[in-house]
Amino acid sequence: MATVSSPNCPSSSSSYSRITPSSPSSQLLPIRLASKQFLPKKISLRLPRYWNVLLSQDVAATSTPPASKAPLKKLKDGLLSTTSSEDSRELANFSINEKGSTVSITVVGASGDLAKKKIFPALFALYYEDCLPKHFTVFGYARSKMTDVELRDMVSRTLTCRIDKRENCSEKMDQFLKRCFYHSGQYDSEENFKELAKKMKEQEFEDVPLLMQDGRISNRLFYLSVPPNIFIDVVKCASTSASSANGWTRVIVEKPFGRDFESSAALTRSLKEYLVEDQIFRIDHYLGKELVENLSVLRFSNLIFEPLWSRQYIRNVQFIFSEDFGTEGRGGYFDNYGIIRDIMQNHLLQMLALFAMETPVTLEAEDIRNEKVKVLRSMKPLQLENMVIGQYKGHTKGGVTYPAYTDDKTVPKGSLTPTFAATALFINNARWDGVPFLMKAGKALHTKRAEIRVQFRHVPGNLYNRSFGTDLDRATNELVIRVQPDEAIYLKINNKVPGLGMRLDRSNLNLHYAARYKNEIPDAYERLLLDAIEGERRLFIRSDELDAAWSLFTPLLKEIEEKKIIPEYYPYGSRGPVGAHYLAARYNVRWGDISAAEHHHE
Ligand SMILES: NC(=O)C1=CN([C@@H]2O[C@H](COP(=O)(O)OP(=O)(O)OC[C@H]3O[C@@H](n4cnc5c(N)ncnc54)[C@H](OP(=O)(O)O)[C@@H]3O)[C@@H](O)[C@H]2O)C=CC1
Ligand SMILES: O=C1O[C@H](COP(=O)(O)O)[C@@H](O)[C@H](O)[C@H]1O
Repeated sequence: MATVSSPNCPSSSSSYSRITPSSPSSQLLPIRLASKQFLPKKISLRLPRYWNVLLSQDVAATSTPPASKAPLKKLKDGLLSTTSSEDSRELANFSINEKGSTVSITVVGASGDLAKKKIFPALFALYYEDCLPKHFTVFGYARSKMTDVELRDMVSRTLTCRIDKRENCSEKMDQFLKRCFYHSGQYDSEENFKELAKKMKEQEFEDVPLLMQDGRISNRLFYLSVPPNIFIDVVKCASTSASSANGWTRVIVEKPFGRDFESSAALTRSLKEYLVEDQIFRIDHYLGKELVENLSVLRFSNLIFEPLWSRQYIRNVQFIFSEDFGTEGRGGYFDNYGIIRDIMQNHLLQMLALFAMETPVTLEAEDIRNEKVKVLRSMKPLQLENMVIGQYKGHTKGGVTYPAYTDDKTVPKGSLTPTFAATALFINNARWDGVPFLMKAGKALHTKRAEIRVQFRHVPGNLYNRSFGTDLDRATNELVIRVQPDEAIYLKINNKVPGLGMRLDRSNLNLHYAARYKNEIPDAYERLLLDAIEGERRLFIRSDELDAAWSLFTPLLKEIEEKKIIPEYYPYGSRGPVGAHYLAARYNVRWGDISAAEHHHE
């Protein structure tokens, strides 16, 4: 399938180059190859539009294009002949082009938290914005017993019309829910997946004249919203029993992608028994966030930033993630991973790679991912002395008692799993040599935020030094990219306080999204789901990127675990362990989010 273009769907194709540009006189037609597996069953050739039926490989190899544009009839052996006039009339009304393909989206683990919280609402938002293909169906799949009506009821409770133009929201919801179906089954049962495939087929061909059924291309997307130990079972069953016969089959995989280099590589190997790399969409939802998307635009389309983007002008860069709630309810999952694997090795490192990469040759997925891999592979090995870990402890404030991490019944007593970590990373290349990239991530802190802070060097020979006293940091320019909440990009500059005297002040040049743009910002999952449907891989993690990310963190994670490093305990709702300040101070850095100046502006 090409792009999902709709006049109301601004995020498709227009925002960046897509992978399958089509000329007016040609389109991609799939040619079927014999295979019973997920592995590509078809190759795509660029053929004239009037060959717009699914051709068997033999036909493609030997036939010349039909002399007339008379509709074609596909015989049982896959060869073509012209049709009767009655058939012609029927077929003339049904042109096989973009409208003639379908997409079935199966949410595996539909009864779970992520499906309810993020995936179904994102699919609805895409539907509301006319971003889904005309013929789409959503299937929920899980072991829980549910009818279609019960699934719709469950989904409807999470749907909101978050979009600015909210007209017809309830009608749209009803229409969307009618396209949602449920199938209950085991994750390792090929039989159950065959039943699912049968239901899919019924929907895929629901409105197609019998004669044209072989001409309709049915694409299938599976979203693995299940715990990782089930991934391979699902992929195996979906591959053998529910993959598309004539279109694409893609699988979105949720993190965690293993818990170290070895387990991640083993997962990739197992996935590749059933899928080729291009079918695997490893999601890191931070890459779908609006301001992370904007990072490259900021850098590469503004003359004022890119020339400053190096060790020459940048003193340090900070990637900060904090949540003001603990792991309540997810302790069982979290304890096996900890904050370094949960946030740093993926979300923060991905932002770092995008921030620090060289200019890609184009905006094509492979060009961008090549540059990200290069940065990741240029990083110096992480050092234990550059890592601070913490864990939250219980705390009572204003009569309210907040639990310790280990109060969670699903967390083993005495667990040393970090809920906070701060580290300093270095990139061993000409652009970034010696610049500390600091990361800090924590749960149960005083605030919820995710941001990138770029602290520039002091102005050499600054004429106004006297006005800042000895604390030159107070005069440092700082660029803040606030990913969430309340998205903003602001630059701290020094200026004169108006009046007859000469007093200096620090102010923000502020692009505050809520003030600048009326439209609500789409959820990251919307962008990523749309990209997966369109086959756009730019925001998904390639296997070599994943390998590089794990190579960086695995030795340190092992060292922390083998040495049983005791985390620094910090009270629930606090600013985290003081060790993080000592770490920053070692590199002559102050965390931007807790400096006095920041409070002044908050
Ligand atoms: N929730 C979140 O915010 C985030 C989740 N993720 C990842 O997304 C995926 C799904 O997350 P989430 O929805 O929270 O997961 P859940 O724990 O809610 O599991 C999803 C579904 O999988 C089935 N399931 C759960 N445990 C098992 C088990 N041990 N054996 C077999 N089936 C099981 C259940 O369905 P049933 O019993 O009906 O079969 C459940 O409803 C995970 O990989 C998670 O790491 C990633 C980022 C954030
Ligand atoms: O991947 C994860 O992300 C969430 C935070 O995501 P956000 O979009 O709400 O910022 C985090 O809570 C969770 O622990 C982690 O697994």
